[in-house]
Amino acid sequence: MIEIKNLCKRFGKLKVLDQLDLSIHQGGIFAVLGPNGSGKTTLIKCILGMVIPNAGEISIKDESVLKKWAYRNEIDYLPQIANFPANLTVIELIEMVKNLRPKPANEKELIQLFELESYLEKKLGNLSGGTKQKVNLVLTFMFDSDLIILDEPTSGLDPVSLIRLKKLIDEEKKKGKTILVTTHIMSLVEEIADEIVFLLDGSIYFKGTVKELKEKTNQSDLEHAIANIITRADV
Ligand SMILES: Nc1ncnc2c1ncn2[C@@H]1O[C@H](COP(=O)(O)OP(=O)(O)OP(=O)(O)O)[C@@H](O)[C@H]1O
Repeated sequence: MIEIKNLCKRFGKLKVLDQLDLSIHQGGIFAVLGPNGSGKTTLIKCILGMVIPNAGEISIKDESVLKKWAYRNEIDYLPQIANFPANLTVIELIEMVKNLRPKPANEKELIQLFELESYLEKKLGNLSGGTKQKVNLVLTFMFDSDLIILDEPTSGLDPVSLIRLKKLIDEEKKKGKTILVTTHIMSLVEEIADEIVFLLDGSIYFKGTVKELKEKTNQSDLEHAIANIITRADV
């Protein structure tokens, strides 16, 4: 589904991605993990064409995506920080995004799922953080794409919404979709991820299942397994 070879990205003198290779097969949930600042968002933005790499190759479904744009219509992306125009209402934003993307949308089901009906006429600038995130989720999941990329999808969500989100992600997986998700919530990873992709020092330090990671680090708890990798790499 996604093939990345020798990907390099620097911001000035800071080397964020360093000859990174990664292969993601079609179907399943891949948790992209790594310490703060390890380059998870940068990697995602390279895949989306929002950050231009200094070197390397990225292909999706066997087609190179660098310097292309049309492929982005086939990816549903949830940004980590959604900068919504404060003066638009929720429904105005949903309609605007629908008009920008030439695909059918099922926003009504999602508005119901996240109980947003009473917020539709409210201005985005007046919403709470968690409600904004629910709007962000509606905008992401309302289109039907094979590849879904979620950057910190649980930010600000209450437990009820979190359970609904996990069910939603699982339903998308059952349709055979590929889902990339970055998170610092290890319980979410344990619950939903088929594979972990762990970024450290600019490249993929580990790729495999939660069980394999626990075995490799000799830890029974995922948080400790991750901490074990980071501290060992520091030595
Ligand atoms: N546009 C930019 N200009 C300069 N530096 C940047 C830019 N974008 C990211 N960086 C730097 O690149 C590094 C990686 O950032 P990135 O956001 O990819 O990390 P992350 O793994 O997603 O972090 P977090 O877990 O905190 O969200 C950081 O040191 C960040 O400050």
